[in-house]
Amino acid sequence: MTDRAVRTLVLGGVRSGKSAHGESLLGEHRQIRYLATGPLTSSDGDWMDRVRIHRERRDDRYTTIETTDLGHALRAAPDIPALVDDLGNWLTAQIDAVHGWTSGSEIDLDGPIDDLCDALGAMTADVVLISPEAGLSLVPPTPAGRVFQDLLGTLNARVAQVCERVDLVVAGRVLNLPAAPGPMLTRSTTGSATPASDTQLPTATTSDHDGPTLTPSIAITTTDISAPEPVAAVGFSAGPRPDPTDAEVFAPITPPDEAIAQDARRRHATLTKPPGSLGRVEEIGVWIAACQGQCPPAPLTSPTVVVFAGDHGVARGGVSAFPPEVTAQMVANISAGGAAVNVMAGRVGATVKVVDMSVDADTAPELSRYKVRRSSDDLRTTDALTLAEAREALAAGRAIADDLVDSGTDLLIAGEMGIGNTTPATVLVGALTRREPVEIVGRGTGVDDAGWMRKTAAIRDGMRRARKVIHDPLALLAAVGGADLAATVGFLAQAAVRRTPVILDGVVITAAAMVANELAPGAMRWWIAGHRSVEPAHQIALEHLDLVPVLDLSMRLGEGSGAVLALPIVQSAADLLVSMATFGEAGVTDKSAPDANTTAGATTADAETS
Ligand SMILES: Cc1cc2ncn([C@H]3O[C@H](COP(=O)(O)O)[C@@H](O)[C@H]3O)c2cc1C
Ligand SMILES: O=C(O)c1cccnc1
Repeated sequence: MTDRAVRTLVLGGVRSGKSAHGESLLGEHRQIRYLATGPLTSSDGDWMDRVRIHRERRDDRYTTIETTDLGHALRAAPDIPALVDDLGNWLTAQIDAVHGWTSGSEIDLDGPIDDLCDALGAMTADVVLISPEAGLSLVPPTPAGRVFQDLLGTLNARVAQVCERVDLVVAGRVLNLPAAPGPMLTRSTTGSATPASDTQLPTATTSDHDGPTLTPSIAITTTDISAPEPVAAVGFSAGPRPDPTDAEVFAPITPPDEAIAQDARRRHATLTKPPGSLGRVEEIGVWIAACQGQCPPAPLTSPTVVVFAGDHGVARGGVSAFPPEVTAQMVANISAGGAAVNVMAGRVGATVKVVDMSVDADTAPELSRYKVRRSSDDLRTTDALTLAEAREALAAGRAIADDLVDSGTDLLIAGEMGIGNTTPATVLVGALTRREPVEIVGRGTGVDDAGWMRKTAAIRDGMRRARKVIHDPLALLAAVGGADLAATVGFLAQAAVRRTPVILDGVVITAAAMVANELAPGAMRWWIAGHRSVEPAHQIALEHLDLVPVLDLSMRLGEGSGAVLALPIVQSAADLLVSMATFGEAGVTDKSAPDANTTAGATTADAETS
């Protein structure tokens, strides 16, 4: 059981991979109740084949309970994780029970649905509910088909209301669905739908210990005044491991399209504002257009944050204010949607993925698909990785970037989680910029003075070991990096190969960016710095890469938080080129005939794309 029970609704079509995904979400639990809502024996051979396939996939941690009274079954053991497979069968049984197949819209299943939602709300262990998404097909030609499709839509929406997480699975790909803005149907303890007042509470509130609890007597909200739901992180569906051969070899990187950048500057000069008045936001829009190779650019609608997680042997040397076990705990927290990055991503509609590259614990299969090892070694005295492991991690980062770009992600963000990781990051920055350890060491999570001295000594030892391999980025990552850092390097360089813009985060990601630019010279033209962290090594890395951060908010968190906060500015920068009216269109008198090459906008825009 996790500290905070997570209720997850997994929707998907027939054979979409929804059951396998649901099972993977419960991967870390030792005991799981499998609540089967369909018959486990039948004379229908095809049905029995389906039951067999599902059963064979599940291991002996599962106890199977056949039931159509889900409320009762859940209440019987609220503290044991449960997998409900599936709500479609449960609904069929409810309709059967009231002989409702021919009753059109009159059928009333509020009672059983309320009962199910109440039981879900009372769960103290994780629960995953699988349900068919049947509403995307045609309206069925038969009355029974229509009854089922209509009620299933209502049921899924009601259950989604009490779930912290809702995933849609299509063709084995998992899409984490953000909470719906605007009017929402919410749970009513009385079963009656009443309009909500303006002072409506959010449908789920969190308490410190018990996780989300249901707010009683809410029916329909007309205005959503709550904060957006955090975005829970998803992992990666099963698949072959990428081939690590030559993972460190990149084709020459070509820069964003300068001719398009010129078009964008010219377009900026025609928009209804004094030339250059949007300052650097204009430069950023020009850069996005140049990255996309089109002006105006397409709006950035599907950004994805990938949080690379890993432990570091050096953390056992007292270089962090927190103990190493926090890495795995925070990975679970990010998966459940409870970390800063999840909240920020929820605000801006970014997808969050978390990948265990080298966490010193077992994590769910969907998180550990690319895992290279448990914890990288202690860089003070030994290589963090073998060369083979460094290649494996690089290949994983590259495969992740490829996978996301192929699935339509239009902007990538790298984040990280790993206690002690500011130490290898600082070693990399120090080695590549030839600084003294005391110039670049920072407090990370907030080490005290004694910890600061240990960290400085560790950075010195790491830099000494790094010196031998300073001209070999792969060997450098193996000597003093780690699998999480190497994967980030592959991810950032591959984003440039795939001509996809990236927002960098803090010191750890920017250290990886420095190595990525060594492996793939020119890759830095595809990156923008989201923020400046207070870590001294971050400032030095930014200068080295000639990057000017978008934000400067004295942050020192990581996870991708600084990059996600900068995302709406980058999105706005693209939107302005798409949607602002020109002087001509709006009938606004221009100051003079626009000449893009002499506007302030053009002058500043040059910096971003050069
Ligand atoms: C609760 C918690 C949440 C975090 N989120 C990001 N970090 C950040 O702090 C760690 C690096 O700092 P150091 O090198 O000093 O250990 C990384 O996990 C980084 O992501 C966190 C750290 C903690 C403790
Ligand atoms: O700069 C960062 O991103 C950072 C700083 C402290 C701890 N973790 C990350």
